[in-house]
Amino acid sequence: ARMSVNIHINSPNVQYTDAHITARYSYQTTSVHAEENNITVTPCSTEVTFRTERRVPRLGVMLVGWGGNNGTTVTAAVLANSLGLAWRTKTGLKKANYFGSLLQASTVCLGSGPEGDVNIPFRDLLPMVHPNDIVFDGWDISSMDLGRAMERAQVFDWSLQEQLRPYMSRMKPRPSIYIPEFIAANQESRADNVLTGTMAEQVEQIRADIRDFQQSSGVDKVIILWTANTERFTDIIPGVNDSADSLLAAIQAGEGVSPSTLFAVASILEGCAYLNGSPQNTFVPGLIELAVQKRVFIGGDDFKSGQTKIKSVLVDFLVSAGIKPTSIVSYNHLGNNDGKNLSAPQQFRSKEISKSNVVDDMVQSNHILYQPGEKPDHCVVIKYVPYVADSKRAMDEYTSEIMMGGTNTIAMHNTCEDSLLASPIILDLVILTELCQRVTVRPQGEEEFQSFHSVLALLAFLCKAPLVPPGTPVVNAFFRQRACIENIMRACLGLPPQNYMLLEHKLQKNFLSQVTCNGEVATLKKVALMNGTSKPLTNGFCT
Ligand SMILES: NC(=O)c1ccc[n+]([C@@H]2O[C@H](COP(=O)([O-])OP(=O)(O)OC[C@H]3O[C@@H](n4cnc5c(N)ncnc54)[C@H](O)[C@@H]3O)[C@@H](O)[C@H]2O)c1
Ligand SMILES: O=P([O-])([O-])O[C@@H]1[C@@H](O)[C@H](O)[C@@H](O)[C@H](O)[C@@H]1O
Repeated sequence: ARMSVNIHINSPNVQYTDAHITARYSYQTTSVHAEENNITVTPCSTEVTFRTERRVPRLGVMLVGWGGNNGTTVTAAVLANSLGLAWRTKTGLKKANYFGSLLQASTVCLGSGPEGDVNIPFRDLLPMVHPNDIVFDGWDISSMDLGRAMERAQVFDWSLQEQLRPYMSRMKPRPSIYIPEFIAANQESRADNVLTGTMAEQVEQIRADIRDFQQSSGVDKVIILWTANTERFTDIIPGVNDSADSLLAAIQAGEGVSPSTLFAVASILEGCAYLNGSPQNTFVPGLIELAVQKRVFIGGDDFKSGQTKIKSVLVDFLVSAGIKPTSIVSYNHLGNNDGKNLSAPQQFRSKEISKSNVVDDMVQSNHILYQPGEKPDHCVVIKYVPYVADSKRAMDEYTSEIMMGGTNTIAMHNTCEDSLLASPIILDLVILTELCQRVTVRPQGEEEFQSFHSVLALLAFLCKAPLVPPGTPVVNAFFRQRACIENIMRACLGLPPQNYMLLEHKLQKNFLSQVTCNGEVATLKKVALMNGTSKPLTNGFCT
């Protein structure tokens, strides 16, 4: 049975109708003006109204690179969970789960009650798609059905594959756009399932595929996600991809546009959000302009799955603790087809860039440790070793300066099935994107509700190189990114951001014995929280 917690916000600022949750929210910011050493700080408060559509749609996800390790693994994982599969291994019985997913396997603290903090699954904060209900489809330049592709990926235990194969074998990737120069030459042997015709005709075919899938599957909406091979970077060329018009013209002319950008154009023209799980610069300026014009979400780049995810935590810890990282060396080897593609210099370069920029915001935040422009030495190495397959081995060394000329060196070894780290991220990306399509915001004094910007910066937590609206800050620090998602979702419920002050426990007298909720004096009392079954939880919260 699907367990869920039903939350009711007890506030005059939050209204529930059948269609919406509407919350009046006071958005607190701090404006700072610095003149040499004199800094003026002004607290600001803006009243905004968040409106969230409550109806969760039936979601279709089309994966580009569906026959790859990530594509087959995420599809199989959803199948295994929806069927409630279990399988025997040498270490005992395993059961399907969504570990590694922010929304499905992590919790948020709603607030405190008589028995302390009340933590609930992230996914229960707002109405959102359940991964078990997602319908998959997609494209691959390899014609292999997903049953055989799952076997080729070498990710799942054989006993699980045997249970899944009857379902997976019925899934066949649609023929795709293939332009050999954009990925490693060693991928050519795979390419037996490719479209022909002009670039414009191929884009039209992808659009027709999207419409065909939506119509045949009966899903309410489709999101497209690139989990195909890493492409080389695309040159930004005036008149070719620097504006929406030039990009569309270049497609008609049949030149200078990568497959990933062509898929993005097709998605946007069909009104479908497009997400990029790889590091290449799919989102050329013309594509971003097109997404903004069509009010369609785009997001990326490059799933933040393991070694880089740890980096965005560890460097944040070191710098926030006043310790100065001076050298970061990230080595890994892997033996899957991703590793094979990345063994080519241009494809490696795309990945090297996305793996290297992840520390910039944290370093630039501390001018005590770093002079302007100063950065740690940072070296990224990726090697292809076929024998280890999807079991990526990452070795990292962080060397830092500590007090009085001291040195601290942290070394770590991290082995994991890369696709089992990426698959929950794919689910979080599409489910969060779908949720954001149902949220609108009306700042005080404005008539209309507005959506988030087409460049969905909220997805930064899931990406190595977060795509943000032009001119806005890039945040890579892991817990800041996570708090951003949590606090925006709390705001949709009219709840204040988590501030972790716990002030009520730090004074001589606990002033919360009489707490004012909604302006009245309220007392904490036990309230049954139904957990989706008949048995109430015994947690309580402020009423
Ligand atoms: N932990 C991770 O696995 C992880 C983390 C971050 C980013 N990524 C990125 O995700 C992508 C996929 O990783 P993977 O391990 O699944 O790789 P993979 O090589 O197993 O899968 C990629 C698939 O894309 C297909 N493909 C290539 N070009 C295509 C095209 N033009 N159209 C359709 N299909 C095409 C290939 O045939 C292959 O089946 C890679 O770019 C990788 O760098 C992976
Ligand atoms: O673990 P992480 O750094 O987040 O990301 C992974 C890299 O370590 C690995 O080298 C690469 O092959 C994968 O595609 C993925 O990008």
